[in-house]
Amino acid sequence: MSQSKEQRILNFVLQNAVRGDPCSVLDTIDKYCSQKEWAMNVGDEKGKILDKTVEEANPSVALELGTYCGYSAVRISRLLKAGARLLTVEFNPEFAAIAKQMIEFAGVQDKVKLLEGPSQEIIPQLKKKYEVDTLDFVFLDHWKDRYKPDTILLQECNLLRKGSILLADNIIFPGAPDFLNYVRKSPHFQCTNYPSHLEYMKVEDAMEKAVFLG
Ligand SMILES: O=C(NCCc1nnc(-c2ccc3[nH]cnc3c2)[nH]1)c1cc(-c2ccc(F)cc2)cc(O)c1O
Ligand SMILES: [Mg+2]
Repeated sequence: MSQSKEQRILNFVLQNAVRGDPCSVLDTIDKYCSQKEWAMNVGDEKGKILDKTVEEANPSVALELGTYCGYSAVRISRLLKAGARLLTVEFNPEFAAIAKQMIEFAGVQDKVKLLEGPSQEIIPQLKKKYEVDTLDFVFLDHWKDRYKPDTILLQECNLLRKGSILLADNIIFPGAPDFLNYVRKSPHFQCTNYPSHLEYMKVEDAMEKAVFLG
Protein backbone atom coordinates (compact mmCIF):
# COMPACT_ATOMS: atom_id res chain seq x y z
CA MET A 1 0.00 0.00 0.00
CA SER A 2 1.54 3.35 -0.95
CA GLN A 3 2.50 5.65 1.93
CA SER A 4 0.39 8.67 2.83
CA LYS A 5 1.81 12.19 2.54
CA GLU A 6 1.66 12.45 6.34
CA GLN A 7 3.73 9.25 6.68
CA ARG A 8 6.28 10.67 4.22
CA ILE A 9 6.53 13.86 6.31
CA LEU A 10 7.07 11.82 9.50
CA ASN A 11 9.72 9.63 7.82
CA PHE A 12 11.57 12.72 6.58
CA VAL A 13 11.60 14.06 10.17
CA LEU A 14 12.76 10.72 11.63
CA GLN A 15 15.62 10.63 9.12
CA ASN A 16 16.64 14.30 9.10
CA ALA A 17 15.70 16.01 12.37
CA VAL A 18 17.44 15.81 15.75
CA ARG A 19 15.57 13.60 18.25
CA GLY A 20 14.50 15.61 21.31
CA ASP A 21 14.96 18.97 19.55
CA PRO A 22 11.55 20.59 18.83
CA CYS A 23 13.00 23.42 16.71
CA SER A 24 14.81 20.91 14.51
CA VAL A 25 11.53 19.02 14.02
CA LEU A 26 9.68 22.22 13.06
CA ASP A 27 12.43 23.33 10.64
CA THR A 28 12.52 19.87 9.03
CA ILE A 29 8.73 19.75 8.50
CA ASP A 30 8.83 23.28 7.03
CA LYS A 31 11.71 22.28 4.72
CA TYR A 32 9.84 19.21 3.44
CA CYS A 33 6.49 20.97 3.02
CA SER A 34 7.94 24.01 1.25
CA GLN A 35 10.26 22.06 -1.07
CA LYS A 36 8.63 18.66 -1.61
CA GLU A 37 4.93 18.36 -0.70
CA TRP A 38 2.57 21.08 0.57
CA ALA A 39 0.75 20.20 3.79
CA MET A 40 -1.63 22.07 6.10
CA ASN A 41 0.75 22.74 9.00
CA VAL A 42 0.44 26.28 10.36
CA GLY A 43 3.98 26.87 9.04
CA ASP A 44 6.71 29.28 10.14
CA GLU A 45 5.21 32.66 9.19
CA LYS A 46 1.90 32.10 11.00
CA GLY A 47 3.86 29.99 13.51
CA LYS A 48 5.64 33.14 14.68
CA ILE A 49 2.23 34.76 15.38
CA LEU A 50 1.27 31.58 17.26
CA ASP A 51 4.52 31.78 19.28
CA LYS A 52 3.89 35.41 20.31
CA THR A 53 0.30 34.64 21.33
CA VAL A 54 1.34 31.59 23.39
CA GLU A 55 4.03 33.68 25.10
CA GLU A 56 1.44 36.39 25.83
CA ALA A 57 -0.95 33.79 27.29
CA ASN A 58 1.80 31.87 29.12
CA PRO A 59 -0.80 29.12 29.64
CA SER A 60 -0.91 26.49 32.39
CA VAL A 61 -3.56 24.62 30.37
CA ALA A 62 -3.81 24.98 26.58
CA LEU A 63 -6.17 23.30 24.09
CA GLU A 64 -5.53 22.71 20.38
CA LEU A 65 -8.33 21.66 18.03
CA GLY A 66 -6.87 19.98 14.95
CA THR A 67 -3.57 18.19 15.64
CA TYR A 68 -2.89 16.99 12.07
CA CYS A 69 0.79 15.86 12.04
CA GLY A 70 1.60 17.53 15.36
CA TYR A 71 3.52 20.54 13.99
CA SER A 72 1.64 23.14 16.08
CA ALA A 73 1.48 20.83 19.09
CA VAL A 74 5.31 20.73 19.03
CA ARG A 75 5.39 24.49 18.34
CA ILE A 76 3.11 25.34 21.27
CA SER A 77 4.47 22.82 23.81
CA ARG A 78 8.11 23.88 23.29
CA LEU A 79 7.10 27.27 24.82
CA LEU A 80 5.16 25.93 27.84
CA LYS A 81 6.49 26.57 31.37
CA ALA A 82 7.32 23.63 33.66
CA GLY A 83 4.17 21.78 34.68
CA ALA A 84 2.01 23.33 31.97
CA ARG A 85 0.19 21.08 29.53
CA LEU A 86 -1.34 21.05 26.05
CA LEU A 87 -4.44 18.99 25.20
CA THR A 88 -4.71 18.46 21.45
CA VAL A 89 -7.76 16.99 19.69
CA GLU A 90 -7.55 14.98 16.48
CA PHE A 91 -10.50 13.37 14.70
CA ASN A 92 -8.64 11.34 12.06
CA PRO A 93 -6.95 8.17 13.45
CA GLU A 94 -4.25 8.18 10.77
CA PHE A 95 -3.31 11.80 11.56
CA ALA A 96 -3.36 11.00 15.30
CA ALA A 97 -0.96 8.08 14.86
CA ILE A 98 1.48 10.26 12.90
CA ALA A 99 1.19 13.14 15.40
CA LYS A 100 1.86 10.85 18.36
CA GLN A 101 5.17 9.73 16.81
CA MET A 102 6.07 13.32 15.86
CA ILE A 103 5.41 14.58 19.40
CA GLU A 104 7.47 11.74 20.93
CA PHE A 105 10.38 12.26 18.50
CA ALA A 106 10.41 15.99 19.40
CA GLY A 107 10.59 15.01 23.09
CA VAL A 108 7.54 17.02 24.21
CA GLN A 109 5.31 14.04 25.02
CA ASP A 110 5.30 14.85 28.77
CA LYS A 111 3.63 18.20 28.04
CA VAL A 112 1.15 17.02 25.41
CA LYS A 113 -1.96 14.86 25.71
CA LEU A 114 -3.38 13.77 22.35
CA LEU A 115 -7.15 13.17 22.50
CA GLU A 116 -8.67 11.24 19.61
CA GLY A 117 -12.22 11.99 18.60
CA PRO A 118 -14.61 14.69 17.45
CA SER A 119 -14.17 18.02 19.23
CA GLN A 120 -17.89 18.27 19.98
CA GLU A 121 -17.64 15.06 22.03
CA ILE A 122 -14.31 15.81 23.71
CA ILE A 123 -14.92 19.41 24.78
CA PRO A 124 -17.77 18.45 27.18
CA GLN A 125 -15.46 15.84 28.75
CA LEU A 126 -12.56 18.18 29.49
CA LYS A 127 -13.61 19.16 33.03
CA LYS A 128 -14.47 15.76 34.48
CA LYS A 129 -12.48 13.28 32.40
CA TYR A 130 -9.38 15.43 31.76
CA GLU A 131 -9.42 17.45 35.02
CA VAL A 132 -9.52 20.84 33.34
CA ASP A 133 -10.81 23.81 35.32
CA THR A 134 -10.56 26.56 32.67
CA LEU A 135 -8.46 26.96 29.52
CA ASP A 136 -5.85 29.73 29.35
CA PHE A 137 -5.23 29.35 25.60
CA VAL A 138 -7.12 27.70 22.69
CA PHE A 139 -5.69 27.24 19.17
CA LEU A 140 -8.46 26.60 16.58
CA ASP A 141 -7.06 24.86 13.51
CA HIS A 142 -9.55 22.09 12.80
CA TRP A 143 -12.44 21.96 10.35
CA LYS A 144 -13.33 25.58 9.65
CA ASP A 145 -17.07 25.05 10.08
CA ARG A 146 -16.40 23.78 13.59
CA TYR A 147 -14.73 26.99 14.87
CA LYS A 148 -18.00 28.81 15.74
CA PRO A 149 -19.95 25.88 17.25
CA ASP A 150 -16.93 24.81 19.30
CA THR A 151 -16.33 28.37 20.57
CA ILE A 152 -19.96 28.43 21.74
CA LEU A 153 -19.55 24.96 23.26
CA LEU A 154 -16.42 26.07 25.18
CA GLN A 155 -18.49 28.89 26.72
CA GLU A 156 -21.46 26.60 27.50
CA CYS A 157 -19.08 24.17 29.26
CA ASN A 158 -17.63 27.06 31.35
CA LEU A 159 -14.15 26.31 30.03
CA LEU A 160 -13.27 29.97 29.37
CA ARG A 161 -12.39 32.54 32.02
CA LYS A 162 -11.86 36.33 31.84
CA GLY A 163 -8.67 36.68 29.78
CA SER A 164 -8.71 33.26 28.06
CA ILE A 165 -7.05 33.73 24.67
CA LEU A 166 -8.40 32.05 21.51
CA LEU A 167 -6.28 32.09 18.33
CA ALA A 168 -7.82 30.88 15.07
CA ASP A 169 -5.90 29.89 11.94
CA ASN A 170 -7.14 30.23 8.32
CA ILE A 171 -9.42 33.23 8.80
CA ILE A 172 -9.05 34.11 5.09
CA PHE A 173 -8.10 30.80 3.45
CA PRO A 174 -9.95 28.40 3.62
CA GLY A 175 -11.84 30.96 5.78
CA ALA A 176 -14.14 30.73 8.80
CA PRO A 177 -16.66 33.53 8.09
CA ASP A 178 -19.33 32.49 10.60
CA PHE A 179 -16.72 32.28 13.40
CA LEU A 180 -15.24 35.67 12.48
CA ASN A 181 -18.68 37.29 12.41
CA TYR A 182 -19.61 35.69 15.72
CA VAL A 183 -16.55 36.70 17.77
CA ARG A 184 -16.31 40.20 16.25
CA LYS A 185 -20.00 40.93 17.01
CA SER A 186 -19.98 39.33 20.47
CA PRO A 187 -19.62 41.64 23.52
CA HIS A 188 -17.80 38.74 25.21
CA PHE A 189 -14.73 38.86 22.95
CA GLN A 190 -12.07 41.47 22.15
CA CYS A 191 -10.69 40.62 18.69
CA THR A 192 -7.40 41.36 16.89
CA ASN A 193 -6.60 40.40 13.27
CA TYR A 194 -3.10 39.31 12.17
CA PRO A 195 -2.65 39.36 8.37
CA SER A 196 -0.28 36.70 7.07
CA HIS A 197 -0.05 34.11 4.28
CA LEU A 198 -1.20 30.55 3.77
CA GLU A 199 1.52 28.16 4.89
CA TYR A 200 4.29 27.67 2.26
CA MET A 201 2.35 29.82 -0.29
CA LYS A 202 2.05 33.47 -1.42
CA VAL A 203 -1.73 33.28 -0.89
CA GLU A 204 -3.22 35.75 1.65
CA ASP A 205 -4.36 34.33 4.97
CA ALA A 206 -4.82 35.67 8.50
CA MET A 207 -5.14 34.66 12.12
CA GLU A 208 -7.68 36.13 14.57
CA LYS A 209 -7.09 36.50 18.28
CA ALA A 210 -10.24 36.63 20.43
CA VAL A 211 -9.79 37.36 24.15
CA PHE A 212 -12.72 36.23 26.31
CA LEU A 213 -14.01 39.10 28.48
CA GLY A 214 -16.19 37.00 30.78
O1 LIG B 1 -8.59 21.77 6.98
C1 LIG B 1 -7.66 22.31 7.57
N1 LIG B 1 -7.36 22.01 8.82
C2 LIG B 1 -8.15 20.99 9.54
C3 LIG B 1 -7.41 19.67 9.60
C4 LIG B 1 -7.89 18.90 10.77
N2 LIG B 1 -7.14 18.13 11.54
N3 LIG B 1 -7.91 17.66 12.52
C5 LIG B 1 -9.14 18.14 12.33
C6 LIG B 1 -10.25 17.90 13.21
C7 LIG B 1 -10.00 17.60 14.55
C8 LIG B 1 -11.04 17.38 15.43
C9 LIG B 1 -12.34 17.50 14.97
N4 LIG B 1 -13.52 17.34 15.60
C10 LIG B 1 -14.48 17.57 14.68
N5 LIG B 1 -13.94 17.84 13.48
C11 LIG B 1 -12.59 17.80 13.65
C12 LIG B 1 -11.55 18.00 12.75
N6 LIG B 1 -9.16 18.94 11.23
C13 LIG B 1 -6.77 23.28 6.86
C14 LIG B 1 -6.84 23.36 5.47
C15 LIG B 1 -6.00 24.23 4.76
C16 LIG B 1 -6.08 24.31 3.29
C17 LIG B 1 -5.64 25.43 2.62
C18 LIG B 1 -5.70 25.50 1.22
C19 LIG B 1 -6.18 24.43 0.51
F1 LIG B 1 -6.19 24.49 -0.83
C20 LIG B 1 -6.62 23.29 1.17
C21 LIG B 1 -6.56 23.23 2.55
C22 LIG B 1 -5.07 25.02 5.44
C23 LIG B 1 -5.01 24.94 6.84
O2 LIG B 1 -4.11 25.70 7.54
C24 LIG B 1 -5.85 24.09 7.54
O3 LIG B 1 -5.75 24.08 8.92
MG1 LIG C 1 -4.59 25.76 9.57
